[in-house]
Amino acid sequence: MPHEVLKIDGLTKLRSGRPVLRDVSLSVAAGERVALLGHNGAGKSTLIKIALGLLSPDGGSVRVAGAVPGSGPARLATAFLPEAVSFHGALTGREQLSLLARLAGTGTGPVAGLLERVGLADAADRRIRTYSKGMRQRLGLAQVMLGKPAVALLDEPTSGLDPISRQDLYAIIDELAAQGTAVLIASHALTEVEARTDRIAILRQGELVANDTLRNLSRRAGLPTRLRIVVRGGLADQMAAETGGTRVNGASVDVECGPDTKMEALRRFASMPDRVEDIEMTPPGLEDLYRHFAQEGKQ
Ligand SMILES: Nc1ncnc2c1ncn2[C@@H]1O[C@H](COP(=O)(O)OP(=O)(O)OP(=O)(O)O)[C@@H](O)[C@H]1O
Repeated sequence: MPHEVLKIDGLTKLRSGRPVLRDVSLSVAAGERVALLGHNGAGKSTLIKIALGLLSPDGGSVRVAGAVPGSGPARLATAFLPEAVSFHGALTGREQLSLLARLAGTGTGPVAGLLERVGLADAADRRIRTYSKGMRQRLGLAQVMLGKPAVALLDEPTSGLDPISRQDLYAIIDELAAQGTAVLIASHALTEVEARTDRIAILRQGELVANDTLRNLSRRAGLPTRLRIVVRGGLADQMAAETGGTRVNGASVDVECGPDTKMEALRRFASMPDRVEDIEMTPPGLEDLYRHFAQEGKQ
């Protein structure tokens, strides 16, 4: 049994008398990275605020490392990285992290190593006000790593960052998970969480409509895989007509296959070496799945 350090059971929350979270159950185990997705207003921030103990539930229960959010033990076990982390601009990165380390009771021992790890060793003695947004987010992650938290809640951690900074940040998040932290990442950036998380949870208007691995969600959604058949010498029209596929250019035909028919179709095309030169396969991605689950039933 995985050790579930963030455990949310039947969580309901009303805001201004309206339910913004409805019977949400979601757990994150030690070392697991879970993406929390949903449209604006779906309830992601509310869920994170409840896990931080900033809002209290109206129904159900939330436990962080077995403790009630907001309690002493839960606070020690939880780290939070907001979308735009704000620090004291007049302090240097090293001063800020040392201050936080003393407040957290960890001592300043790990500070230099952490600054190195998040790529801020060279900038450690510059004032934070001179840092770019990416550098501030990295300092935020150094802070998250400082306490070796049982649970890390990251709210849009890469928003506004360039692609390289995003990759850097995810590499640090991977390391955080590898050291045993349960990581919950609220995000709108589908393509990056697709490769960087173990499980996908999708909120739609306060309800959890998906909570599984990408592979299992794909299977459940039954979304088609696209086979692009690269056809030899001028046979694209004929192939399109025979298969009901769509000709994309003079040499290729796209055929969509459901999960049940994919292998059969692959075998069929592979057995036509005189007509088929190549087969490219594109499985449904997170964007397709997100559209399926986040908008299902919504007109
Ligand atoms: N302080 C508040 N008082 C009343 N309702 C609120 C308050 N804050 C948020 N809400 C409502 O709660 C619902 C969920 O909002 P929440 O901020 O949790 O969504 P979100 O998924 O984090 O959205 P986003 O992606 O825009 O950050 C929304 O309908 C929002 O209008």
